[in-house]
Amino acid sequence: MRISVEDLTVTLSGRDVLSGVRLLAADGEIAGLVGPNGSGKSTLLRTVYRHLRPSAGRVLLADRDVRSMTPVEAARHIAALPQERGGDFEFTVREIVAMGRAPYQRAFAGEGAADREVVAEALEQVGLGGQERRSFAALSGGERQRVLLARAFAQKPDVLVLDEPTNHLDVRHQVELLALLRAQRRTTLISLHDLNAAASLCDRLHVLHEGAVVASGPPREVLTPALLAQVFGVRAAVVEHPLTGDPLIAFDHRAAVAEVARA
Ligand SMILES: Nc1ncnc2c1ncn2[C@@H]1O[C@H](COP(=O)(O)OP(=O)(O)OP(=O)(O)O)[C@@H](O)[C@H]1O
Repeated sequence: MRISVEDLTVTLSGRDVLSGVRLLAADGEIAGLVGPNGSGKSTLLRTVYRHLRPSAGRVLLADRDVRSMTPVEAARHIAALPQERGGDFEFTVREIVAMGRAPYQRAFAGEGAADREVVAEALEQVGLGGQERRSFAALSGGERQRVLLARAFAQKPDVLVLDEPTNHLDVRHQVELLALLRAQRRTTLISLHDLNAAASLCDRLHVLHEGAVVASGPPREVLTPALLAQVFGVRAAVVEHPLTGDPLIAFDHRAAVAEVARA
C-alpha cells in the first residue's frame, strides 16, 4: 500500500519543524529517510504513525488520510518501531510480541491458534525463537529492538514505519535486519543514520535538511559527494561496492577532523 506525504507542515512549540514536505513510498517499496541530527526524520515518522498531528498537509495511505482512520483501523494498516521506548518492562518477550495481534482480536476474546502462529513466526524471523519467556527488562538494547520489531511484524501491517531500527544492533544483526526487511516486500518508510545501509536497502531515498526534503530519488542519484558536503558537511567519495555493486560512501574522516580542528 502506497504512502504519500503531501505538503506536510508540523509545528512544535511554535516552530515549523517540518515545512511543506512531500514524499512517496510506492507500494512494496522501501523508502529511506536520511538527514543530519534534528533535520526532522523522527517528527515526520511520528506524523505518519499518527503520534503527531500536522498543522498543514496530510499523510495518505493509498488514498486515505491516516487521520480519518480509527485507532484499530490504523493499527491494522501501519506498524511502527518508534525511537522512544517505555512501559513495556513488566512483560515477557512473548507478551510484547503478542500485543501486535491486539488490533485483530475482539474485546476479551483472547488469542486464537492463528495469532499464536503469527507470534511464533515473528519471533523466529528476528532470531528470538525459544526466548519467549525472558523478561523484556532483562534484555540487551539490541535484543529489545528485535522484540519490538517482532511485535511490528506480528501486526501484519500494510506499511512498516521504522525509526532507526538498527540502533543498538551489532553488525551481524544489522545485516540480518536489512535482509529481513528486503525479504518482507512490504511498503516501508525507514529512517537510517547509516548512509551505506540506506544505499544498499532502499529503493528510494528522501534527504531531509532543516525540516525540508532537499533531494529524492534512487540512492545512486541522491548520494553524491556534493550532497554529502552540503547537507551533512562531510567530505566523501562515492564508489561501487566491490561485492554488491551498491553505492558505497567512503568518508574522509581526516578531512572532517581537520575541519573540526580549524573551527
Ligand atoms: N516536542 C518538541 N517540541 C519542540 N521541538 C521539538 C520537539 N520534538 C522535536 N523537536 C525539534 O524538532 C527538530 C527535529 O527533531 P527530530 O527528532 O524530528 O529530528 P531527527 O532528524 O529525527 O534527529 P536525530 O537524527 O537526532 O534523531 C529538532 O530541532 C528538535 O529539537
